[in-house]
Amino acid sequence: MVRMTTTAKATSPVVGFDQVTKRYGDVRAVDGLTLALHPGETVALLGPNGAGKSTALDLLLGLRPADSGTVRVFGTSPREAIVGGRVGAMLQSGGLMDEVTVGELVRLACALHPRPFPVRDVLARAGIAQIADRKVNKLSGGQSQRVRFALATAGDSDLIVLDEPTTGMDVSARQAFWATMREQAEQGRTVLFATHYLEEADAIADRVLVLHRGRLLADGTAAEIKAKAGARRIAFDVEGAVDEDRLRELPFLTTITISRNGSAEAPGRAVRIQSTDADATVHALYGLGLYPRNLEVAGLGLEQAFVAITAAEEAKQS
Ligand SMILES: Nc1ncnc2c1ncn2[C@@H]1O[C@H](COP(=O)(O)OP(=O)(O)OP(=O)(O)O)[C@@H](O)[C@H]1O
Repeated sequence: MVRMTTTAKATSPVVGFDQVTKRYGDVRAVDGLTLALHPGETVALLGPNGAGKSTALDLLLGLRPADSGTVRVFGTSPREAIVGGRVGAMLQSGGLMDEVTVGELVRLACALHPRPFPVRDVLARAGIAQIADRKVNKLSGGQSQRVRFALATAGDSDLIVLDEPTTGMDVSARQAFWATMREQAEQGRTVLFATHYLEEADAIADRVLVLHRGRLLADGTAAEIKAKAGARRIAFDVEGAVDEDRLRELPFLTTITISRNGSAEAPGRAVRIQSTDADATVHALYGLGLYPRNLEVAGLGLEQAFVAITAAEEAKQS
């Protein structure tokens, strides 16, 4: 595993997983997971489909028991932490009590929370004040997500857990959602969210956890994850005829795409490369006698880094 966050925090963890395993039959959905979340952190949980993200969140929320290992939330059991109102959660699925209105549901969530916020504020923050009288079963997908968000922020919880929170939200809902989450984090709350939108993780999270087959594959800031993926992007254009095979033989390539550009009279190629040693690749490129134009060398984006890290792990295991 790539472990990159080294700063020791004196405070006790908000969430502590110690060697936690959860199996479904032969599938180890969570496999010996150990991690700690600290107060005020905004943490993104990434992983390919089936990596164990939802299962890990279910264990954290006490919705399923672990087969082995311990899960502690604020130093107590998940159940105690939830009953004490310390955790607000927004899960992927889960019915919303069809026959009630949005307003009634939010009022109920506020009534059940030991430290509720005013119902009006909760509705406004989630952008659902205008649909407070609508029945929950008449909502669009994005509106249902907003209601789930309202339920997760009905009271003054210290930890907010979100499973793919912005799925189905339109662009403005998504922006409003993350602006609110930033406020929550600035007020000292810990926010943990699972997502497939890597640009959200990059923009929002100050720590990224990459899960793969129930194990923690990487743990660090988005910048650290990108750097640890160990590859860089090289992009350039070439004019005229190109020996594509020689380009493909450049050293340290992990991927290469060559596409046509230019015009019929002056054809050319746009070349995009991922390399584990960009300096050596570029050096060899000049050795081919080509004249690369618009040459750019850059680090990987979080999405490319994520793909590189998980693909490398798949290759190791197969
Ligand atoms: N109730 C269940 N019964 C049997 N297997 C399950 C159950 N829930 C999850 N699994 C399996 O456990 C593994 C982890 O699933 P999980 O839903 O935690 O992954 P995930 O990372 O949240 O995936 P996704 O990104 O697709 O939502 C998968 O192989 C899944 O098929």
